[in-house]
Amino acid sequence: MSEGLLQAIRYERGLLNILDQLRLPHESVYVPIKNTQDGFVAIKDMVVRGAPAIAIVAVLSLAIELDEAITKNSAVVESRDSVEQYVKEKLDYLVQSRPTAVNLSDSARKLSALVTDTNKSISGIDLANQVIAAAEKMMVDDVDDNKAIGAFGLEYLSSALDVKPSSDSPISVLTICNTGSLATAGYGTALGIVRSLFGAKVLKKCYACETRPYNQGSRLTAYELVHDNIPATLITDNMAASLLRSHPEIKAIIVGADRVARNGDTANKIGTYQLSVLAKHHGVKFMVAAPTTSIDLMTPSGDDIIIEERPHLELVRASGPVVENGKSNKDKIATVHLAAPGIEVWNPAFDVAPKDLIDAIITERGIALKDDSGNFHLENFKID
Ligand SMILES: CSC[C@H]1O[C@H](OP(=O)(O)O)[C@H](O)[C@@H]1O
Repeated sequence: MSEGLLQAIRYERGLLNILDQLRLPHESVYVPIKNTQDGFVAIKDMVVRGAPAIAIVAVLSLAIELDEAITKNSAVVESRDSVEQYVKEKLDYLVQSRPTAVNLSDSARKLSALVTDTNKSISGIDLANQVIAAAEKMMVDDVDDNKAIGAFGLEYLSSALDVKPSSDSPISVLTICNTGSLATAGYGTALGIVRSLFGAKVLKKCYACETRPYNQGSRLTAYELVHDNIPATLITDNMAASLLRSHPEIKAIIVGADRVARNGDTANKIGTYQLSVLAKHHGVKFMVAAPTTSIDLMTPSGDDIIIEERPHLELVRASGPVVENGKSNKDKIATVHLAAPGIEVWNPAFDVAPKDLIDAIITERGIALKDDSGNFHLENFKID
């Protein structure tokens, strides 16, 4: 592969298209998002997923509506107050699409503060333009933040493991879910660190967990790794312990985050908690890669994080192209039932890795480490 940059979100003023991640890796199809309702459904149905990408699609879907209101000079932009009311209603609606990732409510909080705080004498159109500009900036900032996370992750591992760029003994890492270009505006968080390790020639191989039941690892992370020609191997989630035991060159497990509580407990894709336990047992570094938009100082610990439960059909069914004569036929998609009919199912989308099992939280503002008492001080990183 390797042609061009992967882009989950394509935006220019008045136009928003997102890559349909339900169809990856078999088809690369962009679908239009014309309003906040389209944005809400795309997020809920996981056409777009990944904590930062969800937030960006949500605010850009609002930007699309505001742009249309300006173009048509509709009642929405009649006055500053009408825009304030409209924006707040739409944000309240959008944040209900998925509960666990805090990036979405963080973006909503910032846009809500913008419309509340803006000068009372501003026109409706000017305020709508300010909201659009703020939403657009969130998308641009996300890519810069991810590159900074990549650089800090490289710095942390280089010093913690004493590996030098272009090292003779490069390291391997393990990751879960998809935290790359597809989960963000570009480059990625945990997968951004993998990209930076690869770029600095300190990466031997990235192992990727399949990440049942939605298979973000086998469908999306594998797609990105192949796209970028990064040496990689896919495993099923239940192979992780065996892999760490048999592959001592794996020195770190790097994961993303949907919400980092004030104390450092981190909600991430289901399966992350067991990896943090394994990391401790095998003496490998366990790193969380998260923009500061994923830090939630209002949530004291992981016990206070609401974990999204997804429909049981996502676990018992799988869809994909039919294989004919050994080849996938993407024009023929079939859904198969995997489990015994009638079985009860538990399908939490996330779990919480406790702070005690986390070595470092890598943000765009630097590397958060624990003090001698085992406490992260994330308030030093979250400044807005
Ligand atoms: C770049 S962090 C993305 C974060 O979002 C994922 O969840 P989902 O695919 O359900 O949206 C996962 O927990 C990742 O670490």
